[in-house]
Amino acid sequence: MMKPLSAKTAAELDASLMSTLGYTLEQLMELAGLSVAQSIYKEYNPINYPNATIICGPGNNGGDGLVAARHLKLFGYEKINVIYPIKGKNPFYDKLITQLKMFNIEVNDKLNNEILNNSNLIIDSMFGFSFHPPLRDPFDSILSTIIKSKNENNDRKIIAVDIPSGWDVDDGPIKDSITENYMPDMLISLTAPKPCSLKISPITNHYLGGRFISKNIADKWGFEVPNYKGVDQCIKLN
Ligand SMILES: NC(=O)C1=CN([C@@H]2O[C@H](COP(=O)(O)OP(=O)(O)OC[C@H]3O[C@@H](n4cnc5c(N)ncnc54)[C@H](O)[C@@H]3O)[C@@H](O)[C@H]2O)[C@H](O)CC1
Ligand SMILES: [K+]
Repeated sequence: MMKPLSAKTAAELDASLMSTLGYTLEQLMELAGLSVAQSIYKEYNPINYPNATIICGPGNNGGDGLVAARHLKLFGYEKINVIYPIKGKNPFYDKLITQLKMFNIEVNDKLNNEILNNSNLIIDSMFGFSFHPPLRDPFDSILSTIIKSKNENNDRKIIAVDIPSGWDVDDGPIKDSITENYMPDMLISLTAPKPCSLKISPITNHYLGGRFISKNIADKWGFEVPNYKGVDQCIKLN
């Protein structure tokens, strides 16, 4: 089991990556989003799971989803829908949306039932390590809709990017809230698993992506870099 990275340390490491370690946000997001798409491809291939809907939040977790949407289309998924209810402030996200238009990927602000019913995969890219409960409108009702659709059709797979949205990053599901009923089929942790990943079900497929940190820097921050194979941007942890 890999040592988890707390919400506080993950945010500090993120800041360090973009200052002393010389990365730009755009580079990190491209690699994170690519690793998300690659993990999904390995677990749920486009022949059996051709249609995917990606729900993107207003921050960088949402940005990872916007990047992943483009790569999934390039990897051969038939229909990709992006639901982007609240636009983030960073102008870079607008460029990611422009790129999606080149691939005829629809971007809507509301999740409608027709889109949902046609989706084999639902990708939760709403919130990541900066999230503080509770989940608010419209994301709480979106999460309820997703959970309901999963209960109606268990073949539909739910994939969470970095954390299951609405969970406390360090503690997991919130008591007496909709998040208590939320368990994704797959979790893709980025850089290192967050403490809440210890609360996922043993049957949840757990991947790690975000291959951009050297072993010596990981040592310094107290976590591990796994032995990624060859050109892989992700590795399955269970
Ligand atoms: N180092 C890495 O591994 C990288 C990971 N990336 C991804 O970035 C997210 C973290 O992104 P960030 O922009 O910091 O925040 P979030 O996306 O988690 O949240 C967005 C935004 O929402 C605010 N917020 C917090 N709580 C709430 C709430 N209850 N309701 C509404 N809004 C809320 C919060 O303050 C944020 O501003 C990480 O998980 C990865 O997915 C990067 O792509 C690259 C490097
Ligand atoms: K998420």
